[in-house]
This record gives sequence, structure tokens and C-alpha cells, in this order.
Amino acid sequence: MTAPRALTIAGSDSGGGAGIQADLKTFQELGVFGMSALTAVTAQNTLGVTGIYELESEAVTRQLDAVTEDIGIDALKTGMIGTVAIMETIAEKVAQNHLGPLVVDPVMVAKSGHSLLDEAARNALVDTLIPLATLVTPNLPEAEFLVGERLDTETKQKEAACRIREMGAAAVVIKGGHLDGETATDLFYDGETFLALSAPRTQTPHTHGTGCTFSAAVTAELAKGQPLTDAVKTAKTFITRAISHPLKLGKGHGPTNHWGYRNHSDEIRTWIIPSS
Ligand SMILES: Nc1ncnc2c1ncn2[C@@H]1O[C@H](COP(=O)(O)OP(=O)(O)O)[C@@H](O)[C@H]1O
Ligand SMILES: Cc1ncc(COP(=O)(O)O)c(N)n1
Repeated sequence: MTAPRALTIAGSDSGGGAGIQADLKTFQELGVFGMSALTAVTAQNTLGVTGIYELESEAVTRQLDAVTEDIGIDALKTGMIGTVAIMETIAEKVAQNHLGPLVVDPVMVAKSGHSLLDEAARNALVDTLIPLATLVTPNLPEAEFLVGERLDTETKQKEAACRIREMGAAAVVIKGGHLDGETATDLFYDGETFLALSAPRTQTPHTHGTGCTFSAAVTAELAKGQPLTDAVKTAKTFITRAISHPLKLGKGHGPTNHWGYRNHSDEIRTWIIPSS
């Protein structure tokens, strides 16, 4: 028996809701063998981040070499990458070993408001990882940072999706979790089709790790060989069910429920948005 293999390159969240922990739980739920390369250790819970300990880039190199040389990778994702040195190391290894498909989640700030990478690393994303990405998955504030302007209309979001593709990513999803309203709608663009992915918005504080879980679910589906649009739709269904049936753990922004996908049947809606 064999299994699709997925790798997450991200930070550890001691609280188990985001980062490497969220990614590995998602891989497991979607039937994919999960591997990890740690970039940083965070002391974190549902209330906030109390410590960040970056690894040496050499430690990341060794983890990537260990996994690549022996087990092999069918798809991979990046999450929190706190320093330019680690970002450059990952970009070099991905390019050198032709690793992919690659999902880049440009993690910048935790739900609790704590910054997870320095200013130089935020800027380096555009030169290092985004050009290698099969899919880049910014939330709205991250997309605004990448294009340098407010994205308060659908037209501006569509223009931003085009500009992020021009940075070298094959496709982009701008996630709408940070907006208000009845629905949580994400905008996908692959250079040909604008697709809206929409689900009822759950009124809950328990959204810690939603972005990590979404990008991990896309990665798992890509590892199985699913086409990108199918992978994104499954990921949206996965995160919708994980949010709408929360575990209610901790006193702050609690984690999502990774068992939600198999135990519930919430469906999402998708439609193609005209290009002009
Ligand atoms: N309250 C919510 N109800 C339903 N879906 C949500 C909610 N909050 C976020 N989502 C969805 O979760 C996914 C992650 O989005 P988001 O929270 O914006 O990412 P991030 O964790 O990177 O900030 C997206 O598909 C988004 O639409
Ligand atoms: C190690 C790590 N990686 C990523 C996130 C972002 O997740 P969120 O924005 O939901 O707090 C986080 N809080 N911690």
C-alpha cells in the first residue's frame, strides 16, 4: 500500500490550532501522508503568542534534504516563515529539486494580532516564494500588503488577483474571512477563470488556524493528483465544516474542528465571475 505524500514547511503552534499542527491534522483527515519541516517554534494558545524562536536556516535545509532524498513529496505548502534567510533557503531547495505543486500561504499576522515575520521577510515573499507558487493564498490584509492598496471592492480584488499572478504565481485565492456579511466568499483566479467560493459565515471567535487549514487541504488534494480548481473547492468545503462545528477550546480564538469534514455535510457554493 502506498499513500500520497504532502509536506508542510511552517511554524509550530503549541496550542495545536494553526501552523504545522493544523496542517498535519488536515493531511491526515484527507488521507494523505503528512511530513513537516519546522521553520520556527511558537509558544502560543488561543489568547496569543508569547514567544517566537526561529530555527537556523541550516536546520530547515537539513529537514528538506532528509524528506526529499528518501520519502519524496507529491505536493507541499509553506506557512509561517519568519526570516529572509529561511525563505531564501526554501526557495532554493524548491527550485533545485523541482518540488511541487507548491501552495504558498503568505502568513503574516496571527488572529490574535501578533506579527509572525519581520518586515524584510514580508517584502522578500514577492522575490522568493511567490514566483514558485502553484497557488498563493493571501487573506485580505495579506493581499493588501502584497499589492500596496486597500481592496474594498470586488473590482479591486480582481485587479489584485491579476497583479499577484503577475508576480509569478500560477494562481491565487484571496480569502474573504476578514470581511463582514452573511457569507465568507473567497476569490480564485488562475489566469483564465475568476471563481467565487462561498459559504455561510459562522458567527464564532474560533477561527484560529483557518488559513493554515485551508491551504493544507488544497495541498492534500493536489498531492492526490486532483486538478487545482477541484482542490480549492474541497478545501473550501473542509474549512467551512471545520469552522461551523467548533470545538470551543480555550478562552480566546479557539481552533477549528478538523473532524468536521467527515462528520458533517455543509456544502459550499461556487460560481464563475465574468472577467470584465
Ligand atoms: N467566520 C467564518 N465563517 C465561515 N468561513 C470562514 C469564516 N472565517 C473564515 N472563513 C473561511 O476560512 C478560510 C480562511 O480564511 P481567513 O480566515 O480569511 O484566512 P486567514 O486565517 O489566513 O486569516 C476562507 O475560506 C474563509 O472564507
Ligand atoms: C505557527 C503559526 N502559523 C500560522 C499562524 C496563523 O494562523 P492564524 O492567522 O489563524 O492565527 C499562527 N498563528 N501560528
